Amino acid sequence: MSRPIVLSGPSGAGKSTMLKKLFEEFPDTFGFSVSSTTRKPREGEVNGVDYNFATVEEFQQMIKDDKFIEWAQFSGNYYGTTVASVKQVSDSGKRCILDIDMQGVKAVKKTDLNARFLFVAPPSVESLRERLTGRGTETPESLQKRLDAATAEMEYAETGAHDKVIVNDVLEDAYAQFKEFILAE
Ligand SMILES: Nc1ncnc2c1ncn2[C@@H]1O[C@H](COP(=O)(O)OP(=O)(O)OP(=O)(O)O)[C@@H](O)[C@H]1O
Repeated sequence: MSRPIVLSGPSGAGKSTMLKKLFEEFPDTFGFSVSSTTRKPREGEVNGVDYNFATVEEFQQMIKDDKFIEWAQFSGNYYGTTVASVKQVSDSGKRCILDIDMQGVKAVKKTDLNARFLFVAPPSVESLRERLTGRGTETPESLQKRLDAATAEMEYAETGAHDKVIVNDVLEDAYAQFKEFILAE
């Protein structure tokens, strides 16, 4: 059984870029936790495979019972990741990677998941601004929001909350460290 890996870092630090490379290089190594939702199943969606479907009452009870690592509401529906769904991946022999924010990291630390924590940092906040602008996905408002959140994430990383911090300056160098950490154990 491998320990789950919790990946975090400011938006734009390069987490998705490195995860994409990793999954291309190792297509069969990783498993994904099944999310829970109160949204109705779409045609062809299978309970327990695409999502764990729940009623609003069930979902709210699970929130009360602390079953979630993180949950949120989008367009009137609840979505969340349970501790149990992460355990299920680890028990299946696959490695589970959670890409979550600082609140999620703190929540995982309160569970018995025995996770390893990896933080991806940009070389500087200025480079983060350039990358997010270059990605072309942000409005001036959402850019500022992400940069503010990034500052909070970086301050949290400075407290030593993570097992490893990787600075994504030269992508190939950062990816080599990323891979080494994730495949260790
Ligand atoms: N080492 C690097 N040097 C230059 N540009 C990079 C580097 N790593 C990633 N980028 C670019 O920076 C942008 C942000 O990267 P990416 O989307 O992977 O960030 P992210 O951390 O996954 O953000 P989010 O959490 O918002 O999904 C992308 O356009 C990506 O191509």
